[in-house]
Amino acid sequence: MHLRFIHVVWMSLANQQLVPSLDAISSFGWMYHSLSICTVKGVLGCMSIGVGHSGLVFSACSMGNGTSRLYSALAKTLNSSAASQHPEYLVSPDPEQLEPIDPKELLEECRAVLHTRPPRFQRDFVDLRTDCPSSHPPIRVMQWNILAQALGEGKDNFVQCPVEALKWEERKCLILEEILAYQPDILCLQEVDHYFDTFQPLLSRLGYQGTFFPKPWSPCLDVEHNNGPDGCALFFLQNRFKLVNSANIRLTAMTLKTNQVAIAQTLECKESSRQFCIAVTHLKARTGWERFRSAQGCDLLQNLQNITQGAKIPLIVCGDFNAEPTEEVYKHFASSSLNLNSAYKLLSADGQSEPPYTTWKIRTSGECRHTLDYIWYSKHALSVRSALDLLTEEQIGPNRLPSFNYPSDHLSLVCDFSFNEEPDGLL
Ligand SMILES: NC(=O)C1=CN([C@@H]2O[C@H](COP(=O)(O)OP(=O)(O)OC[C@H]3O[C@@H](n4cnc5c(N)ncnc54)[C@H](OP(=O)(O)O)[C@@H]3O)[C@@H](O)[C@H]2O)C=CC1
Ligand SMILES: [Mg+2]
Repeated sequence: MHLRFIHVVWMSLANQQLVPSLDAISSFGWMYHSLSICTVKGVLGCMSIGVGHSGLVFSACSMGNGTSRLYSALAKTLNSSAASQHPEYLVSPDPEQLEPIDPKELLEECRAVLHTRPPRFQRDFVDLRTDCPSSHPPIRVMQWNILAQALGEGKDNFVQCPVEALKWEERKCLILEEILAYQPDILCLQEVDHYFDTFQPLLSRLGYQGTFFPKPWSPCLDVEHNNGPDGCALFFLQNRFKLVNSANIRLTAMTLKTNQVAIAQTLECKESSRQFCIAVTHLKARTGWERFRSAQGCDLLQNLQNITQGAKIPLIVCGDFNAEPTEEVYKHFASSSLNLNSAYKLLSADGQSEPPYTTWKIRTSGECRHTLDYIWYSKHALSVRSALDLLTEEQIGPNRLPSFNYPSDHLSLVCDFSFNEEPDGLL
């Protein structure tokens, strides 16, 4: 039983009428296709999303008693949250309602599912700071394009990757294993097309608060048996940070709305009461679109200028920019008045060069090895204490990514940040 995701139109629920509001459609660029019952195949549960008189109606059912704790946890999540869903774009359930999961236990469950897979690659953190330690624990940020399931199986044509290696039941555990291995305080993800049935329920039970903003017209929806649109997601640990404000940004290029998005959130550290802005984005892909990405990047920078009130608060911007460092959009970020630096340059001997790759795949069009993913940060107000080194070419192997060893065609980037006690100058 699979989900056939019909373009469920964004509905105006004024007066509880399910009348598609044309301005909502035009502003979200969603085409009214048809309202229908979609059946979502969860991990071992299934949830039917119907359109009823009071909005989106859910019913969840379990698919059998062979559920391990991981899946039963998820099935329970689907059951407990579905009924209480307010159809405002499937606002995620109140994490208070879901009992916490022990990360060690979840890691064990994932490893049990992955017992036939080769062992995880070992990646080490490179220590980048020699000066005095900060008085507060560092803030660990993970940037990762996790490869949308529908694109990996449907459109991306990773011709050297065995279809078996892309099976969601196991690939999702590889993704979770990577997250649990590095335990980031903040997660900035792209190509998330299993937010509501996998990452949101599980990560909220690990103590994260999540936000999801899908592409207005996701290429996933072109793929048969898709799981809904892909988009950006931002998760942060609630015991460390308080959400001050959150903005979903639909990026424009030359004043036109585009199909790419960003999320920008202002968080306050509960330990230090220091505030900072964290943003995630995924810019337009493919060669020939360089000017388009440059325009999207300028739009994002303008939004971030406004949100940080002209860089009054420190900023971290994570993303799959789909751009090499030679591209205009990279230069815009590197020379922005927001005073940003790219964290992964610090792994190089001279501190000035980006890594040789952050994504490495083989498509029908040939081998693509590129540096497209970055973590930008306010270079005066923040310090990078360490960064997770990349997989070596030997670890990646001749068939490149994704593979039985690694779940995405993009590598995760992970950095530990600390506030500079006395910002060196302007932010
Ligand atoms: N009909 C309409 O009016 C419109 C339709 N669309 C739909 O959206 C889709 C475009 O979506 P959009 O997100 O803007 O497109 P992008 O060009 O940004 O890429 C979409 C995805 O394809 C991946 N990708 C990049 N290069 C290749 C490649 N060579 N082969 C296969 N996959 C690749 C990208 O992954 P990565 O980032 O990891 O490289 C990205 O996740 C269209 O296919 C269409 O379905 C969009 C707008 C309007
Ligand atoms: Mg991709």
